[in-house]
Amino acid sequence: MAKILLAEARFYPHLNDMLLEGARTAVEAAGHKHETITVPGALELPAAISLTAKSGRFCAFVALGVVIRGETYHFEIVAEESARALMELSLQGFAIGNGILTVENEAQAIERADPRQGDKGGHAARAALALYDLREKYA
Ligand SMILES: Nc1c(NC[C@H](O)[C@H](O)[C@H](O)CO)[nH]c(=O)[nH]c1=O
Ligand SMILES: CC(=O)[C@@H](O)COP(=O)(O)O
Repeated sequence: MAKILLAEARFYPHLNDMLLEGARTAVEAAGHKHETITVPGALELPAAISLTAKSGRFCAFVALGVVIRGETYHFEIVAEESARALMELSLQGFAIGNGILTVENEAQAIERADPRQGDKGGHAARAALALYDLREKYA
């Protein structure tokens, strides 16, 4: 049994609750344990994963958050930089699932976050577990 870190950016709490429900269900269905940490926004997720990884307590990581386009270029910064930094960590050998939604509006976010619809939280958790399994087998 592995321990999976669920790192959530609680910028939109009601949307995050859906992502978390999907991710927790997926991790438990795979027979693993999980722990949740919370940061303010998606931009903090890569650093949160990097910092907690140093503890050596977690086998895989799931980044959960929602970025909704506003009026300025900030959307691009948050969406692109969070994904870029998570990818850099992944290529360093961390098993990470990216469950950060980058959407135009709340309706798009609900469709994707709801475990009974898009279940992107569950999808990100399964992605992290798939990488963890690969590392166990080949690394
Ligand atoms: N606009 C959104 C943000 N912005 C906040 C940043 O992620 C970050 O917390 C801030 O710049 C301080 O470093 N975060 C989201 O998760 N979603 C957004 O839509
Ligand atoms: C991530 C965003 O774009 C957003 O929440 C910020 O909105 P704005 O660009 O209107 O300041």
